[in-house]
Amino acid sequence: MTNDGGHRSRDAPAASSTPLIAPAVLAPAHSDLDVAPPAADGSRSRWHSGATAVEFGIHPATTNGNGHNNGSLPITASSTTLGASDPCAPEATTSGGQNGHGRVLLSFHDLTYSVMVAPHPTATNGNGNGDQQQLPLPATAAAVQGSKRPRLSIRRRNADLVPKTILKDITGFFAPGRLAAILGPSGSGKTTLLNSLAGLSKGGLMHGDVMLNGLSLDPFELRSVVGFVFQDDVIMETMTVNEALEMALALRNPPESAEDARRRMERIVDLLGLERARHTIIGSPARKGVSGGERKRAAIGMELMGRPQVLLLDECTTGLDSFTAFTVMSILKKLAHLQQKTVVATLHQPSSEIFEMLDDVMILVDGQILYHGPTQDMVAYFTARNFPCPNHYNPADFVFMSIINNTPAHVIDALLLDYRKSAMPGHAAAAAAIITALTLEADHHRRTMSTASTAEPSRNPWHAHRERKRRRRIGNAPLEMTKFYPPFRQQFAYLTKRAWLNTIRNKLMLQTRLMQAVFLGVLVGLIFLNVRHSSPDPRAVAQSITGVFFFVSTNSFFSATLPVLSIFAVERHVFLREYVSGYYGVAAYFWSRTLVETPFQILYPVVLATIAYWIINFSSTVVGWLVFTMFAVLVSLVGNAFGIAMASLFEDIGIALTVVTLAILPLLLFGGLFVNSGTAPAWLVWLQWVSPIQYSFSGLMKYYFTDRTLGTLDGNEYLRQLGVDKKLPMGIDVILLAVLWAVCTLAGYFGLRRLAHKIAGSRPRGMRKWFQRRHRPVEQAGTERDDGAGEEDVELTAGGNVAEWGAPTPVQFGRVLGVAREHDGRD
Ligand SMILES: Nc1ncnc2c1ncn2[C@@H]1O[C@H](COP(=O)(O)OP(=O)(O)OP(=O)(O)O)[C@@H](O)[C@H]1O
Repeated sequence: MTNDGGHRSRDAPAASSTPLIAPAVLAPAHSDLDVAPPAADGSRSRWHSGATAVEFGIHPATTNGNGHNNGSLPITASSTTLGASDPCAPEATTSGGQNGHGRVLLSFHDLTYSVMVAPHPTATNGNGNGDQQQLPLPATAAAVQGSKRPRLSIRRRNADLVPKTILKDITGFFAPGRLAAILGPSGSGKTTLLNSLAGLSKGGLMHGDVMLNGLSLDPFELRSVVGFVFQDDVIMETMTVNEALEMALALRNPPESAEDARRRMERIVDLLGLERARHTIIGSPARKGVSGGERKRAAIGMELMGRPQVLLLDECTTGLDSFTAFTVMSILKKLAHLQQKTVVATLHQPSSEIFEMLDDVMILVDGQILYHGPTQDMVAYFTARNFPCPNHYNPADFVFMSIINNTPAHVIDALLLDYRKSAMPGHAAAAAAIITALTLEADHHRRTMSTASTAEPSRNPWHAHRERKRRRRIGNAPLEMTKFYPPFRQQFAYLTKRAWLNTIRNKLMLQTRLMQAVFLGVLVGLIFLNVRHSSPDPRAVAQSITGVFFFVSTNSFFSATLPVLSIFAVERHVFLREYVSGYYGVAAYFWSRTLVETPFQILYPVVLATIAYWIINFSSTVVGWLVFTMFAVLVSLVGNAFGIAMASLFEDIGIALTVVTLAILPLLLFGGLFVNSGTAPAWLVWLQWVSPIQYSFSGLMKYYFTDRTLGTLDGNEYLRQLGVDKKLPMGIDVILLAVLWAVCTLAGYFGLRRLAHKIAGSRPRGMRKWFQRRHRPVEQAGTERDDGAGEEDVELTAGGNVAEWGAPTPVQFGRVLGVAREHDGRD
């Protein structure tokens, strides 16, 4: 097997039948993309003069089974850009800058993922399970999992459901500085695996470990470290590319100087080739915006703003033409090679150009690994198993067309088994060796950093504080939280600005709703024109005035409820995606949105009521106009809050719409006009107490008719006949409308919170402290190093104790080495 990092010809004879699973060279030696210069501070040369240089060219055959080099492995001076500065970092000393030391190995062991599904009608195994596996999970997974709690649980709501195992005991790793792809036919489990690695899988039961640099993390922790680009790039359509990136910059990073922020933006725009699209809106099917490729690059850019060292992308080339797909993959390759990121993408059949670009591939079939290793070794691997790929044939096509789709099932099963038996055990050993190297590298970096940092502390106090905390948090673990969670006020300020821009950019919607208010105001005004003198019969006049009050109350409520349902359905999608991605919390989003939306919810009824009032000419007093408008506004606010509450409480927006439609009837019937409270069935009369229309209607009626006569008509008597309760003064109606508004608003907030937690899992905030607590270095777990004085000196002590700061702890390595031993048959 070649280990030169070059591009071996596919025609080359199969090197051996040895399982080819380890990354031959973690960082390619002379890639044309690998052009990052040594760090300006000379850290690269310092690194090379250090005691340990790292070359990740590790093959299981050359390791002794426990991840340690046996002497024959060419662990030589690295040709990688270990000291290369992160192009995304404003400067080496800023928080989150990786500066080459933050490389992360993403490994997973015995990953099994099951969901509950309805049994297949043709199931024959007696349990209605067909080919689906039974829970409990395989012994290996359970053994490794030990006493650990399952990460997610299945709620068996329906006893008839059966478990379906989507991922079956998958073990492997993705290394830093490499571009890897997960390939496989549709339904093979690519997305499920990627989601599991990102901590995003939900609704199923996951067993096994996902580890970053040997630390086993749960889904919440994974989400804090891993950047994830979803297949469908859900970005707010009214934002420009620049604004989308700015949002990520503002919400994913600690505050930094305007100059640093600008420089970082420029680097990312430049890296992603987004200059031309920078000021174009994202758009939607109804509103033309950036192209699909630009949108995808914008989504990648947003993730990069958070400086994740692990970047996962789901089907990032789907829907793109071949050139654009190639461009996107080239960018990913740059990210992996230049910034030493761990980049993994799921792909449907890649073109030969894209396939050649990949450093590593994992091929999944039916939730199991068919091949996992360097791309350049794949052809040899299959050739050694009697599946030679013809010359000049795309190896990916060959695997899909000739092996997966054109081979009897038992042969595929044999290949899967062969891979599992022969190749998988070496993974753990190789992963352990890489982690050892990474840890030594991190150790060296810390030692060099401690001197450099003492010399040049950040001048920005906020920055300096964050930086101190970050370093302390790193402690002994060669892993850091890369995502930044800004404080509430920062989220709120940003989201308020964005919601405002979004609202005023939706000009068509604004104009339509304004025109609707004007139109209805004029219409109602003309229908009831000069109502006081419209008839000699006072009862007819009273009836018309009653009709106006009821219509305005009803219209203000429903014209606020129904549009917000459809608008919020779209917005909610963006919110949930951004929430899952960790940009902000529910409270910041909800209250900023409410703040921006409220003035508009006041404006529309004010316009309608004002026009109608003066044309109708009830009483032509300013106080009368104020009261009339106040009720229209209040009932409109309740309607809007009710719509949002419905859209938040129900995950399915169709169900929300149905519930609102069902609610219309009782709200209308008990609105005060149709059903007289004196005649309504006792068990239904309570409905009038929850009808905002009733409060608005009765408030207006009381204001107009109490202690008044209309010709021969006594107002008080008229109210009594209609069943309007005069005992409650108008002020109570106002207060109860305000209470309903508050209740609906809070229901909306908690409904959205519940929905967000359901989609993304709870504990989205306060992650940092929790993470820090959980991963406090083992040997210091008993001593509260985090607390009290001295926090500032921790990292800054020149020549810090290597054993304390850099040496790999048993826990960090235990799992991976343990895995290696288990496979090695040793204790
Ligand atoms: N929550 C779930 N409930 C039931 N089945 C599920 C669930 N999640 C995934 N599956 C099933 O698991 C299998 C793998 O799904 P997954 O989306 O991971 O496949 P994929 O390889 O990404 O497919 P594609 O390339 O078509 O997107 C599919 O058969 C899918 O229907």
